[in-house]
Amino acid sequence: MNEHISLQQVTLRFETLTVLENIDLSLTKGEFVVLLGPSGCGKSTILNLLAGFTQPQQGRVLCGGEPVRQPHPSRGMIFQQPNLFPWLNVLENVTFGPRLRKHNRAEVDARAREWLARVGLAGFEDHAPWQLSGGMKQRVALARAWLPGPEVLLLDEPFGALDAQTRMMMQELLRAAWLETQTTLLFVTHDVEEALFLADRVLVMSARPGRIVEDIRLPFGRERDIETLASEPHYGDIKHHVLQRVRQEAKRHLAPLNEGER
Ligand SMILES: Nc1ncnc2c1ncn2[C@@H]1O[C@H](COP(=O)(O)OP(=O)(O)OP(=O)(O)O)[C@@H](O)[C@H]1O
Repeated sequence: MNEHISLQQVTLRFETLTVLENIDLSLTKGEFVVLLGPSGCGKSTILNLLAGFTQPQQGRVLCGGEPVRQPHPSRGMIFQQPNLFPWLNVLENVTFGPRLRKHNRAEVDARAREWLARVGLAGFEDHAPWQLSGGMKQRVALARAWLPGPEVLLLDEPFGALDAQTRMMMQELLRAAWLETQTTLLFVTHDVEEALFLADRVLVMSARPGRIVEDIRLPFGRERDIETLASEPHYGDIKHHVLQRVRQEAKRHLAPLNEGER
């Protein structure tokens, strides 16, 4: 198998709290995988491991067959908050990393303008972050993440704070960029419909300690229309199944709390 990134028998603890226990997970090159699971099951922790922000106590974290030991521009990350520098304009925010690494300024600026146009922000290069809406700021974050040409993008609920309309537009934009670049994407969300529109494959995690309890390859094909996807054969059944599975795990997670409340 053409494995690109993986966790192999990974266990991660924060002091006495075991977050992940002997977890296995792998993505092939160019695959778009969405990770769903109850709050606190370790989804962000998995992204942090693959980004190289955290190291496991046991097991291996691999990218391209090599151990992941530290962050690298070839593995980008996008968070729920766009985290733009307020004192820099849009273009400067997007080009900040490559400029820090002393890449050719004119070349980086030209590519940044291309990415800004692709995410619908042509003409906003000189704007300050405070002049942008939440969706526009997140578009800047997308352009910034894609500029260095990452092999892997790790996305932690990137559209979670956006309104429904903006969210749909961002989902379409992300899929278009992915189809064009064939980047390997691991995307965390709580939204099952978002997962079904975006992913090749949906992974459902158990409550903590997190492991993968469902691995579902979606049959919807690469060309998807967000407005008609729900009428695809099997959409309803798959949505029902995934929702049920996620709820089951969330209930397991909350059970001790309910008992404690009695
Ligand atoms: N640096 C840290 N130190 C101690 N505990 C941590 C740390 N980071 C995460 N945790 C704990 O690890 C567990 C998993 O956290 P994580 O953020 O990975 O969950 P998640 O599945 O992404 O949750 P959510 O869906 O709510 O964002 C949580 O119980 C959290 O409190």
